[in-house]
Amino acid sequence: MNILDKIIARKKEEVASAKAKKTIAELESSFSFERQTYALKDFLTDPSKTGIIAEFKRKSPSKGIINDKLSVQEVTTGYAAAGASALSVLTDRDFFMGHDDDLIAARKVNEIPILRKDFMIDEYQIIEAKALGADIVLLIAACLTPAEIRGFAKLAKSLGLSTLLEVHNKEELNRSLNPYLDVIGINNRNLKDFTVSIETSLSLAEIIPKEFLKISESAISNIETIKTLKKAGFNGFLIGENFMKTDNPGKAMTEFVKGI
Ligand SMILES: O=C(O)c1ccccc1NCC(=O)[C@H](O)[C@H](O)COP(=O)(O)O
Repeated sequence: MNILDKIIARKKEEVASAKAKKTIAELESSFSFERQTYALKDFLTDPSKTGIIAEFKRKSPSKGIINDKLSVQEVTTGYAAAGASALSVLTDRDFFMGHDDDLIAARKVNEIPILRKDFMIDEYQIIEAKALGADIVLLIAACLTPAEIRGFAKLAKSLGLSTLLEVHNKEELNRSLNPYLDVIGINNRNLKDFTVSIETSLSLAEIIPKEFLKISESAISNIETIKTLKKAGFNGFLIGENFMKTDNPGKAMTEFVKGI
């Protein structure tokens, strides 16, 4: 079993237990269900922002503990002040040390789009994302069928959520596209063996249809890479570890973006 298989097996148990604790009707009656969401596309194309989707990430399967000392409020407001176009908040507990409460806390203190960074395998989690205060959901092509991707993205749109589709190769891209998606993310990290290469983004850039914005995800740690990705047509950049490994991720991002 590779790590993605392990994460998905555990996620199935978590979703079953969440469904037993809270009904969809209860999720729909939460305060956040009424709020107007922020559209990822609007913020990625806003020239006053950096295009960076900055991630709050305590731990990962590939790196272990990155930083478990900082508060989500402090880090995410620091990112927003540094010009983040959006925030990514991990809600997976077992593999990333994230929590639903992190997303709720980030929502209270930020006015830019927030991605619920988790492994979505069930419509319940999309509705839950809205209830937690998210604006964006992530759909990972490697663990979903084309019908699931279409159905989940359609549901997300009906709730006012943006969908970020994540692919790692041409085959995943070709089988997963549908009109309900907003942004395509190319993950430079192979989630099955953890190898990373920016070439993954560069090689797929040209075959993403023009109607979708595109972002490059993972293993971005210097400004030259951002410049190269921008030249290749990328509108956004998902960055976690490079900022989170410091004592002050917001400050690290402020310094980083001076070079853009
Ligand atoms: O980061 C991991 O080790 C990982 C392992 C298995 C599945 C997903 C994983 N990461 C999710 C991500 O996509 C990254 O957190 C995100 O792109 C930021 O990456 P980075 O800037 O390299 O922290």
